[in-house]
Amino acid sequence: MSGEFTLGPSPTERLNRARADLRMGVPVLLSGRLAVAVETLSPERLEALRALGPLVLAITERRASTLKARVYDADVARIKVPADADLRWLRALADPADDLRVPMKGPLEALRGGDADLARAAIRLAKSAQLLPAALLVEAPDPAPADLTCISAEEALTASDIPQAFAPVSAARVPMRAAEAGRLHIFRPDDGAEEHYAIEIGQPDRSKPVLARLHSACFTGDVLGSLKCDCGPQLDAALTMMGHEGAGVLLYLNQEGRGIGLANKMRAYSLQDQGFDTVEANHRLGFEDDERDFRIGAALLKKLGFSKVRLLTNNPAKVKMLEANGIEVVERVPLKVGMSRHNAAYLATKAEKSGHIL
Ligand SMILES: Nc1nc2c(ncn2[C@@H]2O[C@H](COP(=O)(O)OP(=O)(O)OP(=O)(O)O)[C@@H](O)[C@H]2O)c(=O)[nH]1
Ligand SMILES: [Zn+2]
Repeated sequence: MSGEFTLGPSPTERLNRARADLRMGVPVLLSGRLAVAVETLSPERLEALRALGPLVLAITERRASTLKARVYDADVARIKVPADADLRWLRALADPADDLRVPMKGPLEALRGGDADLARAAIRLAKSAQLLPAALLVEAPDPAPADLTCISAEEALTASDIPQAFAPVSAARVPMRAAEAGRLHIFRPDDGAEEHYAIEIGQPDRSKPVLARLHSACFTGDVLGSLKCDCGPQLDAALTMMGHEGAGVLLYLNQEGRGIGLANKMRAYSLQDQGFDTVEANHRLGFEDDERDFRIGAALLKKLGFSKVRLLTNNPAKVKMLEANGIEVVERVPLKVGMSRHNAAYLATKAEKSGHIL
């Protein structure tokens, strides 16, 4: 790290501040323009932003195609905000909750030509803040308020190219029903994002393939015992198998809702109650099917000293990801538990659309 950052925040630290600002509804200075997340925007701030010039709404191509708006910038669309548009109009464009009840939002006019990277960067930031992927952009006043977090579009766009480094924070013995010889390790990423956990069972031999599971957080399944997915039974079954073998490692990755966060996952569930499947619901919200960063699992396994695994999963993408990131998967061990009448359609969609092996 160069000397100029030793006192002030580094680009990574400013990015993390920007995420916090967007969650609070505070604008961020993004390459000289102001960007704010629609989800957390207050009516007062909207009026203050409107006074600065024409407003542009950045949404993803997924959301734009649901809204039947023209997309000229591949993965994003820049919608001109009409002078009389209020917060309700903006929220309705960002949030699909009422799409079926109020289908016509348009006509929507999209900007064409010019640079879309700013819109792309604002969306990337909103997603990493686990907000709806919709942001408002406007010219910044000159001079811009000095206390706003300042980042460049390039910094926001390239942040995910740099793999996170993880520091082991603490570890202690946790005897579990499934396995008495349990140890929980906490890892903290250097970019201020979520911590992730590793549960080590027994004392796995690092020179041999370890029975491993990469489990993505599912509050509803893991904690509430929700029947809408198979996560809770998968978690129990994985720990039980490791307990029987006397050795294993389960990574508990805090990537709730395939990386969109619990609030957005509940929005997706609400759309599923309106008849959309799990993939369609993500798309209508403006997300991809799966927004998880699959490199984290490989990084943590390496950090723990593992290079070969017998991976408990039905998801071939996880096998590919580990192999691409330097972990040898000597065997895929299926994990088929927890099917119920509530999740039969969900599991069928995952097999059809996401390549899971049923
Ligand atoms: N966005 C969204 N996320 C969901 C939904 N149902 C479950 N999840 C999340 O999906 C993640 C689990 O992903 P799965 O696809 O079940 O499993 P996987 O981890 O990819 O594959 P396996 O290793 O076979 O379990 C968890 O983070 C859950 O919170 C849903 O309907 N929408
Ligand atoms: Zn689940």
